[in-house]
Parts: sequence; structure tokens; C-alpha cells
Amino acid sequence: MSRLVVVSLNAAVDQTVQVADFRLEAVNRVVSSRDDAGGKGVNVASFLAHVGHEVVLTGLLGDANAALFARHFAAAGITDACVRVPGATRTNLKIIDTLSGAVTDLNYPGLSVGPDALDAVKARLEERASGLEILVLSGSLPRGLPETTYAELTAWGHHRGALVVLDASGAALAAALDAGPDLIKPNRAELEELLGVPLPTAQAVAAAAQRLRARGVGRVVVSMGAEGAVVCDPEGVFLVEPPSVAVVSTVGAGDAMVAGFVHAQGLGMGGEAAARLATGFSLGALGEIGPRLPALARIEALAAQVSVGVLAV
Ligand SMILES: Nc1ncnc2c1ncn2[C@@H]1O[C@H](COP(=O)(O)OP(=O)(O)O)[C@@H](O)[C@H]1O
Ligand SMILES: O=P(O)(O)OC[C@H]1O[C@](O)(COP(=O)(O)O)[C@@H](O)[C@@H]1O
Repeated sequence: MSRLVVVSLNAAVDQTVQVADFRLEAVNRVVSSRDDAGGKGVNVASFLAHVGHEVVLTGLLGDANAALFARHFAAAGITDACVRVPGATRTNLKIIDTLSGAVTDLNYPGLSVGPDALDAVKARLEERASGLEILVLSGSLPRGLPETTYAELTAWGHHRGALVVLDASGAALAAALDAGPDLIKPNRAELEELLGVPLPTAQAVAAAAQRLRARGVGRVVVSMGAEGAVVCDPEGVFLVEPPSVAVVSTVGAGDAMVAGFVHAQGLGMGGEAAARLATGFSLGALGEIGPRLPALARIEALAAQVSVGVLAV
């Protein structure tokens, strides 16, 4: 298994509420509610630990509600190297309409932190740098950190000889592209925002992904919800289509895909097999609330139902 470190600078308590027939401008009654330690980096770490990786997680946690995270890390076997900062980690609201299955996300900006917080995370990274193989940088940036944060951490990871996987959006992603991350995973909306153009077809997504590869990104994975994903890497451009499945929650499907690619990398899998397995991870996450996956055998069975086709661009 690879030596891997996941960086989570803007964790979140994911509060998932189930509501029957959720409506705007109406009184909605909550049927059930649960809190999970979440946020993109935390989810990726949780999924990787679930399939047997030794995961070190660093980043930032607010000291006021860090106990929920600490309990989760201990139970999941994740090594907690997160820096505690004053305040509370954000709580993001996930509203699941149990009738339609639709999910509405309300994501907060997160803590405000100073440059000392990032310096402390960098110090934690230095402590873990020896033998580092994969560095995962995942999620939005909290207020106060520069847009160049991921560009800098990508360069640091490469300097240390690691592969760098980046799942970010907006200015933080834009600023990191020229540092040449080895894998990025925007969803279609995030790619449209990045490029400032609509991408209505898989061909348009693939052409955009190829442009990003030409700028030095190793593998570009663009997830497109139920339509699957476009994967653009040195082996070609693929459309990866999932089977139709029952969905409990779409929250974390993208993070599971990132974890799946990292897991596949650790197994030395090539592009097409990796894309299939990563989609199996996403399909597994769709059946669960919070950062949970079914057993690896079930993930592999789901992956076997994924179809991969070559896209002509
Ligand atoms: N409704 C769905 N049915 C089948 N597969 C889905 C569905 N939603 C997501 N997926 C799978 O999960 C992957 C990631 O989901 P997506 O919603 O695109 O990511 P993100 O959560 O980052 O926006 C997709 O590429 C697809 O394989
Ligand atoms: O850091 P961001 O972009 O605000 O996203 C945070 C949210 O993303 C999630 O990690 C889910 O992400 P995905 O659905 O893209 O996998 C939630 O757990 C969290 O609330």
C-alpha cells in the first residue's frame, strides 16, 4: 500500500436531514437527522481507510467541535495529524428529499484562518514527507488562505517525489493547474466555471479536459453525476458510464471517485481499469449517507457493471 497523506483544509460536519417532499417557501418537517465528520479530504481519507490503506490526514479543524472528528478518525483508523485552530469547523447542511431523492447542499465558507495555520499544516507535512508516495489535496479553502495554496502544496508534493491528486474548484484550482497536479477531478459544473463556457456534451467536456492536460495535468477526470465521467489521460479519452442504481445520497460520490483512483493507483492499475474501479467506489457511496462504503467485494461487483467507451474528440 502506498504511503499516503490527505490534506483537508476546510473540513465540515455534514448534517444530513431527511425531509419528505422538501419545498421552498414552505414549512418542512425533518424526518431524521445525522451528523458525520465530512468535507472532501475527510471523506477521501475515510474511504481509503475503509479499503485498508494506512492514511495520515492533516489540515485544519476548529477546536470547538473537533471531538466528532477525533472520534471518527479513531474508529476509522485514520492517523490524525490535523492542526487545531480557534473556532468551530463549519456544519454543511445536506437536505435529502425522501420522495424524489433530490439532494440540496448548503455549504458554508468555513473558518477564517491566518497564514500561521497554513504554516502549521506545512510543518505537519514536512514531518510526513519521507517516503511520501501520494498526496491528496481535497476541498475548498477556508477564508484567509491564499488562492495559491494548492499550487504551492502541489509543487511541494512533487518536490518530495509524490504523485499529487487535487480535488478543488474555482480560483484555487485555476491557480494550481500550472503546477501540474497528477490528477484533478472537477465535476462538470466546476469545469464550466473554471473555463467560463458551457459544456453540454461529453465531447465538449472531453475537449476541455484535453486542453487542461495540455497544460500539464496528468489525468483529468470530469464527473457528470448519473451520466458518469470523462477520463482523459495518456492512454486516451474515455466515457465511463455507471449502471442505473438506487441512490440514497449523492453526497460524497465525487470524493469516493477520488479515493477509487488513489486506490487503483496503489494497485498499479491502468486508466480504463482505474476508471471502472473508481466508479465502483462512487456507486458504493451513493447507497450510503455520510462517508461510508460497502465492502470492497461489493465495490468490485459494482465496478464490473460500469461500461467504458473510447471517446473520439
Ligand atoms: N445518480 C447517479 N447514478 C449513477 N451514478 C452516479 C449518480 N450520481 C453520481 N454518480 C456516479 O458518481 C460519480 C461522481 O458523482 P458526481 O455527482 O459527478 O460528483 P460530485 O459529487 O463531485 O459532484 C459520477 O461520475 C458517477 O459515476
Ligand atoms: O469543500 P467544499 O467544496 O465546500 O465541499 C464540502 C462538501 O463536499 C463534500 O465533501 C461532498 O463532496 P462530493 O459530493 O463532491 O463528493 C461534503 O462532505 C462537504 O460538505
